[in-house]
Amino acid sequence: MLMLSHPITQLLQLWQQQRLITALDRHFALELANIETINNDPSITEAQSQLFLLICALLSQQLSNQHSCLVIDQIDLANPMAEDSYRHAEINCSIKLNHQQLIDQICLFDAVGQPGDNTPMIFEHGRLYLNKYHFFETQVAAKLTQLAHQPIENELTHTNLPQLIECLFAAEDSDNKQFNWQKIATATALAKALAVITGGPGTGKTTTVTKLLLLLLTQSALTIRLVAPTGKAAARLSESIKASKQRLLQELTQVSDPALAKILIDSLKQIPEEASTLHRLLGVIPNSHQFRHYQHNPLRLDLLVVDEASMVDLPMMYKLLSALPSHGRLILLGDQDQLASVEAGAVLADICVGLKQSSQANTSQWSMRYSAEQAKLIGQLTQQDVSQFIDPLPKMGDSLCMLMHSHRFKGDAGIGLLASAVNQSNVSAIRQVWLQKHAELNWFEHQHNALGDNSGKQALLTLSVQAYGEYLSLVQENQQRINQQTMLDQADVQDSVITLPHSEQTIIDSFNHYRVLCAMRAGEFGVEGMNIAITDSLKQTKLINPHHEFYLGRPIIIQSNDYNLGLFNGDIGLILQDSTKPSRLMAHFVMADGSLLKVLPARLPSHDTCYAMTVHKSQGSEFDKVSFVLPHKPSPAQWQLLSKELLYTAITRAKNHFYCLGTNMIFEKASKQATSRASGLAWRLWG
Ligand SMILES: Nc1ncnc2c1ncn2[C@@H]1O[C@H](COP(=O)(O)OP(=O)(O)OP(=O)(O)O)[C@@H](O)[C@H]1O
Repeated sequence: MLMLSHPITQLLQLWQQQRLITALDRHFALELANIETINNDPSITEAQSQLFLLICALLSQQLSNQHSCLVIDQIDLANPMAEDSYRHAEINCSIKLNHQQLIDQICLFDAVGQPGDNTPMIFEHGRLYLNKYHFFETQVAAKLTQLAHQPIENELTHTNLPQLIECLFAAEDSDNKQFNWQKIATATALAKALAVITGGPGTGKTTTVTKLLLLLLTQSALTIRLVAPTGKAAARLSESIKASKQRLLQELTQVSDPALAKILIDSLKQIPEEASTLHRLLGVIPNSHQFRHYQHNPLRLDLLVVDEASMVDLPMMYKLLSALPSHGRLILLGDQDQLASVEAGAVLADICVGLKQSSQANTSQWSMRYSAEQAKLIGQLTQQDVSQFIDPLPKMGDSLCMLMHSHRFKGDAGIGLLASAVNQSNVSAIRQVWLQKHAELNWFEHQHNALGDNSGKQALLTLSVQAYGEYLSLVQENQQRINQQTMLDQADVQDSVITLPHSEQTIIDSFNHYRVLCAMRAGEFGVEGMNIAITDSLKQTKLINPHHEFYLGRPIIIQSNDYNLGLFNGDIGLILQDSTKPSRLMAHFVMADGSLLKVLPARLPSHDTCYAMTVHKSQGSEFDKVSFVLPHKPSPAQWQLLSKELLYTAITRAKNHFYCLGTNMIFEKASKQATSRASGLAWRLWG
């Protein structure tokens, strides 16, 4: 039975006012009740109709919070009134039904069906779904399972594969580890239509996939496409593949057997370097959720590599898998510990979950799971004995490879240690790392000085002025050159050709050295407040002159997709002089293929200033220096957004220096909150 202090319709209104649910959640529940004539059905009691509205609102709220479903035995987690801080004597909503009774009641509603039914909601295995999300989840699970077990069309033919593998890995420093996981990952993926290569930053995912593609190309000609979820991530993938090919080419020139070296170098050259976004690959149809490529118009490729797969949400993964041709191979690369996708689901984490050791469910202890057959193949190809990982029920295990050794954060590097301590929610390790005073880590405490200023925030602003000052001084030097030329010419410079001291690319690279990342959007310590504060500080130091909206040097982040312009949510641009017409300011964007897109500011879709951006939007990017801003006194709703995945993602965006403004208490408490996305995908894949 439900214990409600108010009729459910009033409660929904109250929750909406308190922002515990959205208007969409409330209207979804009311509309569905209307359509299903819940209120006029004489066979439905008042209590049942109240329950229907509550369940519908909670399911919609779960979807708004990026869950794929409502897990009935965790319904208290979804009930806004279950949170202590929201308990009021006068407002109460408690569900006194046990879970089985609740399930029995839910299944009585005509709007709730079983898998395969054409009902608005589907109930399966303790989970309530919107029909559409149930469809996405079952389809993604089915396609991934099929790919994991599908025999590949072109069998591995070359008998010299073990030699080729040996050549590729010969130049590596032996770090005295029992296993060379990159080598194992390469062999694991060779014979599989699905390969998932995961690992933290700098663990060698790109290096490994380059070697894997090279080996596959020694076996047969393949049409390979490289993609990532955002333009920035695609551009980075492209750069990483180029760098990795370059390094490998140098190593291959040392191979003593000229015949083998030739096979490898020829294949290396065939690896594509250009990456595109997922949207571009699938073919956007303006004003439609459909893509040009889908099940009945599949992609023309043999092998697809998807980087930053943790950012791919459930609906997008469905669309991608549907568009794969029947013979197509798929390689997913990503970091399973990063923040999950902005939209519903946590597909990569769900794929990897079967490798988590059950006794260590809350820590990041992973173990491979291979079939005897796969372990034998790995042994033959790599001379590495992985028999200790043989599992009689490997499920997806034969397709998974996890890289565990970071080559970016060597040994005792502070950023790597901090990221690892946060990832393991190990508070004493976190404290120890901060106490060790690593040169690449700096802490700014939220603290009010005698003048009432937050001294930590002031320190961070000073640092930001210095860091962005390097970029803005390049912009100013270009402007000075334009001004000088104008004076010399005593003429309109509009059409005169001026060679500017710094190219657009140099300026964009300089801007990308540093970024302020915020946990929140709103508030003084959110993106909004920090952008205002940084803009004010830069203005005071005369580095910018923000007298109008599109001032010289303003960085902007796009907030919605504009398919005509080719700009997408999250794209970052800079307002700079147009090198071909220096008197004009244009927004400059680097596209996924490395080209420069210039857009008249007045034509930009909705956008914001971007000295500070959310950690979510920073996924797929890296910066030399990162300043991470935690809120000072988080509200209960803000606490829900703080998690170890958020900290981990923020820390690992930094290549050389990580600064944090916060309090120890907030940092440590956040590191203990793990995000969990309600989904049935892991159950479908791993049982
Ligand atoms: N086995 C190795 N031995 C030595 N250095 C390596 C090895 N593997 C990778 N590296 C180096 O580590 C750096 C990161 O490698 P790579 O780009 O392949 O990692 P990644 O996991 O793709 O990184 P990211 O998380 O940034 O995408 C590169 O400079 C690369 O040369």
